Amino acid sequence: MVFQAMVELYEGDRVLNGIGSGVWVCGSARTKPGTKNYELGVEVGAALAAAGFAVFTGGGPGAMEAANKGAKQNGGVSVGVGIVLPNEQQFNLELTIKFLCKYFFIRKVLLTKHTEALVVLPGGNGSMDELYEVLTLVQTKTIPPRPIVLVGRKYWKRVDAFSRKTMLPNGMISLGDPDLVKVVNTVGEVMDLMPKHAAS
Ligand SMILES: C/C(=C\CNc1ncnc2c1ncn2[C@@H]1O[C@H](COP(=O)(O)O)[C@@H](O)[C@H]1O)CO
Repeated sequence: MVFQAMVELYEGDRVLNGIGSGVWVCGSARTKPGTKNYELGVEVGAALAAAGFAVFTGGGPGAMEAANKGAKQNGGVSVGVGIVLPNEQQFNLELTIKFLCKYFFIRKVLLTKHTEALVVLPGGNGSMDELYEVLTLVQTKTIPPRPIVLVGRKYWKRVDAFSRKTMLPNGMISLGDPDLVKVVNTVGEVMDLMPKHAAS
């Protein structure tokens, strides 16, 4: 397993190197086309592509497909770092670059290494895992600071409140930590928080 994981990391890194500035968009694999959240994902992907960012996702269905679709439709680079899952579609049809992983942890390393911001659309456990993976790395200064943006105030407000009203007063996180995550409502607000150098 150790050798296989090393090969996967090496191969993935080779495929993803040189893509340029990238943003990782995650969100529910269950988000259905035609829903408000799917349209939000398409708009986020399109706006990121218009600003010169490659849009990286887990390459699967739902919010991942939506963000990839927006990027591809807008002539952008649409990257899927997929995962082998039992009985699940491995790649959506909106990708211009793809790499398939066997190991979740390698996939998270690759997505983190090759992007410079994380945008989280409404999602479940997988999205929470990815949010807290990146947040913990930033909080512990293991990686440089990067924008971490939760899209959808109504959906995410309790996550934000848990950090501010439970973790902080109980001394589980430090004073500035809740502000490492921004909660927004619109695509414009997402873009305002992105790094400014993508197109240059
Ligand atoms: C459950 C369904 C599909 C599962 N297929 C997935 N394919 C690729 N990536 C996935 C999948 N499920 C979860 N992920 C990863 O977690 C995030 C979404 O998890 P959530 O629990 O749905 O929020 C996502 O960003 C992926 O990286 C239905 O067809």
